[in-house]
Amino acid sequence: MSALPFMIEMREMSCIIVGGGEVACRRVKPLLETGAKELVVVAPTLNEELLRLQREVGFRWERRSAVVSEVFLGDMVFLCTNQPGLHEAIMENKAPRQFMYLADDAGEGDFYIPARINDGLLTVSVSTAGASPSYTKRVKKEIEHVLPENAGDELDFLQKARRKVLQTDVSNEEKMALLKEISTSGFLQDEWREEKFEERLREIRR
Ligand SMILES: C[C@@]1(CC(=O)O)C2=NC(=C\c3[nH]c(c(CCC(=O)O)c3CC(=O)O)Cc3[nH]c(c(CC(=O)O)c3CCC(=O)O)/C=C3\N/C(=C\2)[C@@H](CCC(=O)O)[C@]3(C)CC(=O)O)/[C@H]1CCC(=O)O
Ligand SMILES: NC(=O)c1ccc[n+]([C@@H]2O[C@H](COP(=O)([O-])OP(=O)(O)OC[C@H]3O[C@@H](n4cnc5c(N)ncnc54)[C@H](O)[C@@H]3O)[C@@H](O)[C@H]2O)c1
Repeated sequence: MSALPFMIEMREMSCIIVGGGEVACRRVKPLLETGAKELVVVAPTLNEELLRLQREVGFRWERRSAVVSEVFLGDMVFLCTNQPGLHEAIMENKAPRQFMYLADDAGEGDFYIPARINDGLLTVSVSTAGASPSYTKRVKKEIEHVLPENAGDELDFLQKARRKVLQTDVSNEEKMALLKEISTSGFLQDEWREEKFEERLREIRR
């Protein structure tokens, strides 16, 4: 295994998707959700779902076929057509520091896509390095069952609380102890957690 998992901030990323079928559509959806800076789809046709997304959410569609001599300049290029020879040729024209994704042979591209579970600020991703996407899907379902039920809500609370704790003028040990305490399920499930937290904050400030 030579791939490192990391989270990438999409705000400043310009993305080009080549192809308009099912795999292209699976790549476009999260890019729209994360608000990539620019999203261009180059394809002679779009499947029904992509047509709907283009109408309802919006992205630029260059309605044409990509050709082998083509050089794309986006930060991320997703090659998702059913033409492996075209992908190979476009890969040869890769710009410096550009990330290229290859749908038909993900291991040969610069990155591949894990399965994802999202609940607000919580993200879990699962990958088997392409060994078995079906197995990935199964493991994802199993993980979904063991995650905290209200992770999204709990993390909204913890994010705000953590900022307050870090701004408080007390020792690092006291800050760490409080951060640990408020992240426990017992603390988070207490209906008076906001009040309890403010009280604990006052205590350590004394
Ligand atoms: C996780 C998920 C995310 C997503 O796509 O959003 C995902 N595939 C999903 C489902 C799925 N894909 C396929 C099946 C059919 C059964 C089977 O093959 O098992 C099913 C199952 C189904 O649909 O039920 C077919 C398939 N997939 C790839 C190839 C090409 C190849 O192997 O080279 C082929 C054969 C193409 C052909 O027929 O020619 C390749 C990749 N698929 C990946 C991700 C990347 C590695 C993930 C990992 O590391 O495990 C990787 C390597 C590349 C990438 O795309 O980055 C999503 C889970 C859905 C969910 O989240 O619920
Ligand atoms: N990574 C994965 O998860 C995964 C899963 C299934 C399949 N695949 C592979 O991905 C590829 C695409 O699969 P699909 O199901 O989306 O296929 P598809 O047949 O649904 O779509 C192919 C798309 O490519 C477009 N296209 C063809 N020639 C083009 C060109 N010159 N320029 C621009 N667009 C062009 C077509 O218009 C169409 O929209 C296949 O090669 C398949 O092996 C990958």
